[in-house]
This record gives sequence, C-alpha cells and structure tokens, in this order.
Amino acid sequence: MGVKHELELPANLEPMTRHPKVPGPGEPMRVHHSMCFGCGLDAPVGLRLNVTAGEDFCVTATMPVVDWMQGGPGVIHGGILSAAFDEVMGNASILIGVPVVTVNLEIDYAKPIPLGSTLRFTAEVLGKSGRKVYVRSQAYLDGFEAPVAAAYGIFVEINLRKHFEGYKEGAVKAPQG
Ligand SMILES: CCCCCCCCCC(=O)SCCNC(=O)CCNC(=O)[C@H](O)C(C)(C)COP(=O)(O)OP(=O)(O)OC[C@H]1O[C@@H](n2cnc3c(N)ncnc32)[C@H](O)[C@@H]1OP(=O)(O)O
Repeated sequence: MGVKHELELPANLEPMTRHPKVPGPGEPMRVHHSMCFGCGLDAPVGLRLNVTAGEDFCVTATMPVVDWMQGGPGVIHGGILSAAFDEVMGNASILIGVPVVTVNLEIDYAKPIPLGSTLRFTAEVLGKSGRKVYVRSQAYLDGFEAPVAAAYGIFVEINLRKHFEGYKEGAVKAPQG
C-alpha cells in the first residue's frame, strides 16, 4: 500500500512566522543537546543526524543506514527510523521558535530500507494550534520516486526549564576533555 496516512489538521490553525534567529536556508540546524540520541555528537550511541534548514518551515536531513541500525536481516529497524523522523520533525518545529516535545507519532513504512543505503528526509511544519504543532516528514531512497516512509507528528510547546527541572539530576553528562 505504501504511504497512506494523512494527518487530520484542526480547522483553527494559527498563522506562523519563522523565528528570526534560526539558521537560514541551507545552513545547519544547531544541535539542541550534545547528548541527544537523535543529533548529539557526544552521545555514545546515536543517529548524529545533520539537519539542514530549508525555506519557510522546512528542513532536510540525510542519514547513512549503518550496520548497528539493523532490525530484520539486512534492513533498518523500524524504531530507528521512527527516532530519525522524530528528530527531523522536532527540528522543523524549532523554525517557528517554539520548544517542543513529541506527544504523537504516526509512521508509514512503505519499503524495506537496506543497510548501506542513505536516507534523505524532508520535514515541514504544517500548522500550529495553541500549544500543538503539526509536522509531516518523508524519507526517500535513491532509485525510488515515491517516499519509502513517511511520518506525521504532533508536538507540544513546553517551558523548557520547567519541563526538565525534575530530571536533570539523572542526566548523562558528555565526557570531559
Ligand atoms: C527543544 C527542541 C527539541 C527539538 C528536537 C527534539 C526531537 C525529539 C523530541 C522527543 O522525542 S521528546 C520525548 C518524547 N516526548 C515526551 O517525553 C513528552 C511526554 N509528555 C509530556 O511531558 C506531556 O504530555 C506534555 C508536557 C507534552 C503535555 O502535558 P501538559 O499537561 O503540559 O499539557 P496537556 O496534557 O494539557 O496537553 C497540551 C495539549 O496537547 C494535547 N495532547 C497531549 N497529548 C497528546 C497526544 N498524545 N496526542 C494528541 N494531542 C495531545 C492536549 O490535548 C492539549 O491540547 P489542547 O491544548 O488543545 O487542549
């Protein structure tokens, strides 16, 4: 069947503006946490996604599909792909200047993704309604015109400091030096 979902958007979407301080089109998005599984460069295991700002409310990213990402023999694990979508879509939300966490993710897996391939992601913020931010993402592989996977996410605006207040004690720190 392939990619089939359409995210149901509320009727009361608000106008959005791109935050003036986010990277410009073609520039790398900033790593939001060096120990993040999705993008952190100090994380002992992680996707280390490089996300690039696009026009308007869009970002792109690429991800080499390496051996430790294996699920079934020779192909990516679905949870790894889900984590990549989560990170790419979270980064898209940053373009509107809103700190968010994920509350809902839907993934369509249309084709097996072989180890050794490189996935190309696009993601765009579709709209905002109150604290909720609606985002869509697609993943492409060379040799396929249609997306090989797609995702829809709902992210919710948080107060960054308050949200993580009770958890910082247990945080894993980046190695020093
Ligand atoms: C900082 C930038 C980072 C960018 C990249 C990051 C990428 C990776 C992002 C992640 O993976 S984050 C980790 C996974 N997510 C979490 O751990 C979030 C866990 N959930 C929570 O902590 C709370 O649910 C949350 C603080 C988000 C919301 O709780 P609240 O008590 O503040 O709000 P509430 O429950 O009233 O929900 C706010 C709105 O969201 C809606 N909502 C909540 N959960 C939902 C859900 N599951 N599906 C759809 N809508 C949902 C809810 O209906 C409501 O809509 P309305 O404002 O219209 O009433």
